[in-house]
Formats: sequence, structure tokens, C-alpha cells
Amino acid sequence: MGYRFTDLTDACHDDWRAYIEHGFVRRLGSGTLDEGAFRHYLQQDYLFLIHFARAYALAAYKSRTLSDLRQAHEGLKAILDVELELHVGYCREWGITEAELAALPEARATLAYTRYVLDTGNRGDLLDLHVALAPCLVGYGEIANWLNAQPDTVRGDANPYDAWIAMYASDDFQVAMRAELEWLDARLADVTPARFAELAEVFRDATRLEIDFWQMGLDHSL
Ligand SMILES: Cc1ncc(CN)c(N)n1
Repeated sequence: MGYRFTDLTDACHDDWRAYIEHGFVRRLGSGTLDEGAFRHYLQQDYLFLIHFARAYALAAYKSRTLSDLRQAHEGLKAILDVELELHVGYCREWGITEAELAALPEARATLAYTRYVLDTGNRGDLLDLHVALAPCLVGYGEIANWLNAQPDTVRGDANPYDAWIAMYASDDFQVAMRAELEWLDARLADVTPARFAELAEVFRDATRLEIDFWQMGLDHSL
């Protein structure tokens, strides 16, 4: 029987739940997250997304077929056309320009996660790279859906972070997430148990780096 994306999350169940249901996420949903923590996170996330856009460009470079190229393009578009708009918009409201954002020092959590994914993509194949990228694209789509299903989540003007939840729950982002899930399910169906074990390790490592990224936001750490 072939593997599927859910086999990756099952293989690191506790880490995956710790990422999806992290304290940062819960507070963001209830609107009780410290504004300084959100600002720190969002500014670092701007730097993060620049490197993840590069990783999707690497996926395009490693693609052998038009359909793989289109999939890499989907991920790149989700970052450039959907996510970064939100980041730049929030920062504009705080009086921070794009030039100031680009000049910020990178936190260690940002450095560790982005370079891990780029290194995994460089030394591995296209599937390694997509698996390393999956906690990002698939994870944030799942987080938005999880938040919307929680009774403590506050939507609308009463939550200063509503625009964040709305963007990740939007059709634009959810369509990109589902396309990635389909791509991964199709590729994982053909891998051997030994290859799956390698990919599960990559996925677990990237998921743990996501947890560190939330924690960096809560701790305001650099
Ligand atoms: C750290 C992180 N992980 C995932 C995403 C969703 N692309 C993000 N914006 N930032």
C-alpha cells in the first residue's frame, strides 16, 4: 500500500500537534497574544518568506516536468502574492517600511529553519524539498482551519489578529495548500518504506523548526 501525506504527520504525531496547537497559535486565535510577540514574529516571518520563496524557486529549478514546475509556481505565488501582502500591510500600519523590514537582523530560529530547508533541497531531490516545505504550506492552512473550529477563537474586529487568520483560511491559500497535498499524496504513493523513513525524518525536523519559530515569537528572541 502506498504512503500519503497523513502518514508523515502520523509519524511525528506529537510534534505535529505541538506545532498546530502551539501557545502562540492559541493566543493568536483568542486575540490575547502580546502585540510585541506578534510584531516580532511577523517581522521575522517577512525574512523567513523571502528564503522560502527562494526554496520554491529551487523546486522550480529541480522540476523535470511542466506539472512539477506549475506546483513550485503555486507555492511561490502563495508567498509573493498572498502572504507577503499581509506582512507588508501590518508593518505599514506600525510605521515600518519594506526597506526597514529587509534590513532587520535574522533571529536564530529564522536562520536555522530557512537554511535547513534550502540545504535539504540542495542535497536531496524534489520530493525531499517539497516534504521539507510541507509543514509551512500545509501546516498554516491546517492551523487556520483548526483555529476556526475552536470555541475560544474570536473572529472579526474584536481580534486584532483576525486578518492573519482570514488570510490563511482564504480560498487563495487553501487552494494552494490542497494542491500541495495532492502533489505529495501522488509522489508518496510510490516510495519504499526505507525512503519513507528518510522523508519522515525531514518532515519531523521541519515541524520541530516550526515549533521553534512560534517560540521565538513568544520569547521575542533573536
Ligand atoms: C514560519 C512560517 N511557517 C509557515 C508559514 C506559511 N507559509 C509562514 N508564513 N511562516
